[in-house]
Parts: sequence; C-alpha cells; structure tokens
Amino acid sequence: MSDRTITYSPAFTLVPTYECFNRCTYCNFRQDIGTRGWLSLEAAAQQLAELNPQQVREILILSGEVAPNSPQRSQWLERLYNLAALALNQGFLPHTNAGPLSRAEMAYLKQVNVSMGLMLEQLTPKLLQSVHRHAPSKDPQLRLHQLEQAGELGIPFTTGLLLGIGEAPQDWAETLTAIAECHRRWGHIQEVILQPHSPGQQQEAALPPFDLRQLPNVVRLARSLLPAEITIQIPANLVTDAEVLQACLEAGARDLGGIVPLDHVNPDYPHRDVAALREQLQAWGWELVPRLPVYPQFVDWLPPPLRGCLFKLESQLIDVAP
Ligand SMILES: O=c1nc2n(C[C@H](O)[C@H](O)[C@H](O)CO)c3cc(O)ccc3cc-2c(=O)[nH]1
Ligand SMILES: C[C@H]1O[C@@H](n2cnc3c(N)ncnc32)[C@H](O)[C@@H]1O
Ligand code: MET
Ligand code: SF4
Repeated sequence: MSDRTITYSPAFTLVPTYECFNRCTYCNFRQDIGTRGWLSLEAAAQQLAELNPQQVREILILSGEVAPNSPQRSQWLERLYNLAALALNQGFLPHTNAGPLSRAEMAYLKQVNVSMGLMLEQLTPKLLQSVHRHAPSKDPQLRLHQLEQAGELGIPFTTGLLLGIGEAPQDWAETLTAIAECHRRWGHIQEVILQPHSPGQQQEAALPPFDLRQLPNVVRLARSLLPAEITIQIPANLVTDAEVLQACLEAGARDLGGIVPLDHVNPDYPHRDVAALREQLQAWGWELVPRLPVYPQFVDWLPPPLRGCLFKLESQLIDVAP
C-alpha cells in the first residue's frame, strides 16, 4: 500500500432490531420497545441474497440494545449470532456493534465476527447528565471496560469518538489517550472513528451539528496521540464539505469506513457514489481502495473456521480480478 492510499469497506447493514432500552438524545435510529419487532433470519437471508458478493464484503450488524437484565437478552444474543453465521454462510464477513456485552456474550460472538466495534463516544462523565441521561449503556467506564475485554479476548476492534455532543475540546485528548493506553496493553484496536455528530429528523432533542471545520484539528490530535498502527477513520457521508475532507486526509485520516447503501444511524446523509468519490480523491493525489472489515495484521488472530471463510472469499475475489 502506498502512502497515498485511502481505504473503505464495501458494506451492507443488517439491523437485528431498532428497539433500544437507551435513549441517547441525538439518536436517529432507535425505536420504542414493542413497535417493530426483530429482523427474522428469513428476511435477512433474502436481503443478503440480493447482494453481489463481488461488490459487498462486510456485513455490518448494528443493533439497538436489550437491557442486560431483560428476559429477552439471551434470545437477542442468539439472533445476533445467527445473523452473523448466516452472513458468513452466504460468503460475507460480519462486523457487529450491538452495544456493551458481557465477557461470555462477547466470546460467543467472536466466533462469527471477523472484528467487532463499540464507540467510546466521550470519556467525560458529565454527558451522563445531558445527552446520555437516559442511556445507561453509555457509561464511559462501562464502555472503556468493553475495550479492555475485547483486548483480553483477542478481538480485532473498532472504536471511536462521537464529536459535538456537549463535550469540550479539551475532553478529546482524554478519550484518545484512554484508547491509546488500552491498545498498548492488548494491541487490538484496528481503527478509531472520528464521528461528527450529525443531526437528523428522528432525534429527540435538537442538538447542533459538530462544526466540521474543526475535524482536521481533531484528526491531527488523534494522529499525535494514537499509536501509528491504528488507522483513523472518518465517515465519508458525514464529511459533507470537500475542503474539510481533503484537509482531514492531509491531517492523517486514512479510511472512510463502511460505504453502505443506507446509513441506518444517519439516514439523512446518503453516501456518494464510490466512483465519484474515487475520482475526487484521485484529483487530490489519493487512491481509494476497498478493504475487508478485518485489517491484514489481525487475520492470524481469528479462530481457524473464520480464517477459512476469509481465505475462501479472497480466492474468489482473485478469480475475477482482471
Ligand atoms: O454506516 C455506518 N457504519 C458505522 N460503522 C461501520 C464501520 O465504518 C465499519 O464497519 C468498520 O470500519 C469495519 O469495517 C461503525 C462500526 C463500529 O465498530 C462502530 C461504530 C460505527 C458507526 C457506523 C455508522 O454510524 N454508520
Ligand atoms: C453507532 C454509533 O453511531 C453514532 N451515532 C449515533 N447517533 C449519531 C448521530 N446523530 N450522528 C453521528 N453519529 C451518531 C454513535 O457514536 C454510535 O455509537
Ligand atoms: N446501540 C449501539 C451503540 O450505541 C449501536 C448502534 S447505535 C445506533 O453503541
Ligand atoms: S445510539 Fe445506540 S444506544 Fe443510543 S439510543 Fe441509539 S441505538 Fe440506543
């Protein structure tokens, strides 16, 4: 890979459930419990059957959360497992982000995910008084513990910061440093997402968007605090200003995240066509290339059956290469 390479993950999102026991005030995803039900395996199989496996590699499993003490919890977990297993069987690579998990739950899902993720959001506890007042799973210590647990279990992991939810710019360094320290213990963080809060039509409270002009500065700060082997990701659809995008790349961002037909977290922000994005990057001297949801340096960490799925998929991709 040249030093002018930018990656993205050609992805498709499955949503096991939009129902969530938290109420983050900025969320455009959640629905009240009992309103919509869960995604059935049959419906998921149908969605996956319509995808072109030569184009889509990652199945992002993004879920609303069932409370840890709920009688529904084990069924929910089983659904997450079965959805990932289904994706593997249909020739895709799952990455799950379903909120905090117990150690046993995380170990269970590790068997069917090539990587997993959970945003730290922000480490400052003061957000528990505001945007996270009704979101027990956003306790920053609980989330930090998840990063530690993923490290202990040897799971390639994605985390990140949600920017512009009421934190002060001084708080960013603290959150980034915590990620860096955890990674120094376990070496498992593959990427850190810098996610600008982007208001949408479904959210509970009108919270202003993150000021995108600040994003290149946050990228620079992240680059200075995180170990060099951690990739910095900025979501292509939320960085709507071309100048800012270019500045973020110059500041050290090297990945544009999953590019999906519909971003379920930010449905008001469609992705641009990959070809158009590639052309724009090319004009700036960058080459946009697809990647897998597990970074190459972590492939050896995967349980052998998962590694098998990955090799099979890679050989199929090579078969069609020109
Ligand atoms: O389409 C989206 N993908 C999101 N992704 C997907 C992500 O871009 C890719 O799945 C990873 O880069 C793995 O390839 C997340 C993954 C995480 O582990 C944690 C948070 C996110 C957040 C989003 C998101 O808001 N929208
Ligand atoms: C899946 C991840 O999506 C992020 N997330 C949730 N709501 C929004 C929003 N309005 N804008 C940007 N990111 C959001 C959070 O960081 C969550 O952890
Ligand atoms: N509920 C999970 C979290 O917030 C993932 C989806 S958020 C739309 O971490
Ligand atoms: S951001 Fe995640 S945890 Fe918060 S309400 Fe939305 S789905 Fe639930």
